[in-house]
Amino acid sequence: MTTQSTALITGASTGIGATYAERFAQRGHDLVLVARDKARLDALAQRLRDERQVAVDVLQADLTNQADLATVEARLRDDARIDILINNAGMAQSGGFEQQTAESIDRLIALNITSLTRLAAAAAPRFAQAGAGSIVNLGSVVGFAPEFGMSIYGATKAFVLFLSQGLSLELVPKGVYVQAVLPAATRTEIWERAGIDVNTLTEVMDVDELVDAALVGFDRRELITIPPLHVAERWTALDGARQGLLADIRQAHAADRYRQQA
Ligand SMILES: NC(=O)C1=CN([C@@H]2O[C@H](COP(=O)(O)OP(=O)(O)OC[C@H]3O[C@@H](n4cnc5c(N)ncnc54)[C@H](OP(=O)(O)O)[C@@H]3O)[C@@H](O)[C@H]2O)C=CC1
Ligand SMILES: CC(=O)[C@H](N)C(=O)O
Repeated sequence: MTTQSTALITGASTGIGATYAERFAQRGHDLVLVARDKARLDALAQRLRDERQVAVDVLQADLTNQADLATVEARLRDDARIDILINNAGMAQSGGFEQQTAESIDRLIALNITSLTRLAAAAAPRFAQAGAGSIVNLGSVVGFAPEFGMSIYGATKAFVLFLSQGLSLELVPKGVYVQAVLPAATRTEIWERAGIDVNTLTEVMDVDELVDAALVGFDRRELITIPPLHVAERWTALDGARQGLLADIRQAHAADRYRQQA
């Protein structure tokens, strides 16, 4: 079955993105697959066309490259069939903060923050105009956890969470659904790419289980989906505490504890 609805998925050549591609093809969606490795994208695209009878386009792009990013933005702006953006492409951090170079910092932020934000910004006006569409952003539980020693990666994922919360407030009233998916350790190539042996981790989720759970949240139109969080009330409490903190910020005067002692 082919529907008119098309999902554009970044980082679709492997891992979580490739699994999203499988699932959306199963649901009858046409696809636009984005990543750098064209041979892998072509092989996945051909298999999904054959097995699922959906239309699949391949868009080779390095999302840290300005010209490539602009091409994907243009596709999102101009292709009215695309009504789902899976903002998934991302990379992890190799080494601690002191081991980072200017180049590694730029690349991590360019992929995990800049490209994700610019692609959401390319899609949002058209989705809002249509009164429909979905933007799914891949964050991480590391965005809650400076303790994990991946300070820049975690900061990029904290950004993704905040951005998704803000976009949801702005876009839901216009008919656009926004979801932030926050996995914990999931068995994909991201670990090897960052020089970490995934087999040294004690608990790792299978990528199929992760994406299936994320899609349960998608179908429920959840804003925040945290598949490995077993006690849902933890998130409710955290977000409630944040809103309580906001209620106790009074900007006209400093709090008593910051007043100079006479
Ligand atoms: N796996 C995990 O444990 C967790 C993952 N996440 C997040 O999930 C998302 C997907 O991760 P995962 O599937 O594990 O990672 P993988 O490393 O398995 O896949 C990453 C995907 O992104 C693509 N990609 C990488 N760099 C670029 C680039 N410069 N331009 C375009 N595409 C690029 C890769 O394709 P190619 O090389 O062909 O370009 C690949 O398709 C990421 O945002 C990650 O941070 C969050 C929490 C945990
Ligand atoms: C993929 C990572 O490096 C990270 N630990 C995460 O769980 O997001």
